[in-house]
Amino acid sequence: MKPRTRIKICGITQPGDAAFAVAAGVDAIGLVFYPKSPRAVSIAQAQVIVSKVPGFVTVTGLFVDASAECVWQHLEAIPLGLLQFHGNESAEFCEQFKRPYIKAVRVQPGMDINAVIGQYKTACGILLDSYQPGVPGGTGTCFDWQAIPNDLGQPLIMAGGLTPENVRQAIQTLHPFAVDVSGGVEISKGVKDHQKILAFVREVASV
Ligand SMILES: O=C(O)c1ccccc1NCC(=O)[C@H](O)[C@H](O)COP(=O)(O)O
Repeated sequence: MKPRTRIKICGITQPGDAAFAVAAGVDAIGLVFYPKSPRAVSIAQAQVIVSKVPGFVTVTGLFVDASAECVWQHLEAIPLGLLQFHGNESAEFCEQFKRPYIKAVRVQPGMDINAVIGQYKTACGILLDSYQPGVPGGTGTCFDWQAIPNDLGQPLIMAGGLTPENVRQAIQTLHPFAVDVSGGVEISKGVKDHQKILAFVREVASV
């Protein structure tokens, strides 16, 4: 039996968007703790958002080259089920928190993806994302899917420019464990479009 593709909606900034995403059936929501992002939320905002999320939906905390102290501060204040490291963090850095983590890898032309992800064997998933100089994530752009090796050896979370219009093709082409989207289901940065979330979920379910 083919397992269904999991869905993460990232860059949630509004409690109502979190509640809608949960009602739409997503498996995880992402909270961005990278201060330079237009989708960044504070600890206080995150606590309100998380209060709307029931069990069985994973709340993911996203960091970009944050200090260990900063990550611990968030972990102590917010019930995060999963960590996502989206910068140049070493495996040792990611492992110190003794929490499940996914490691994001921004795919650059000619990159030896297997060599990079081979450093993160303790990750519970590898999120492949687009690379744009100076923009760590949430670019809204696709990368060359043909560059992805057939077997990463770890669960693939596909990201980067996904939309309701292309997610079906992404799943049929890459057979990821999960798909992750931010910009493709938004009205504006950090404000989610509920109809686009519904369309995205339906497209994933239709594969
Ligand atoms: O979403 C952001 O603003 C962001 C900023 C800095 C680092 C990571 C960020 N998002 C991480 C994600 O997991 C996004 O969902 C992923 O990059 C895909 O974004 P999009 O291409 O807009 O779907």
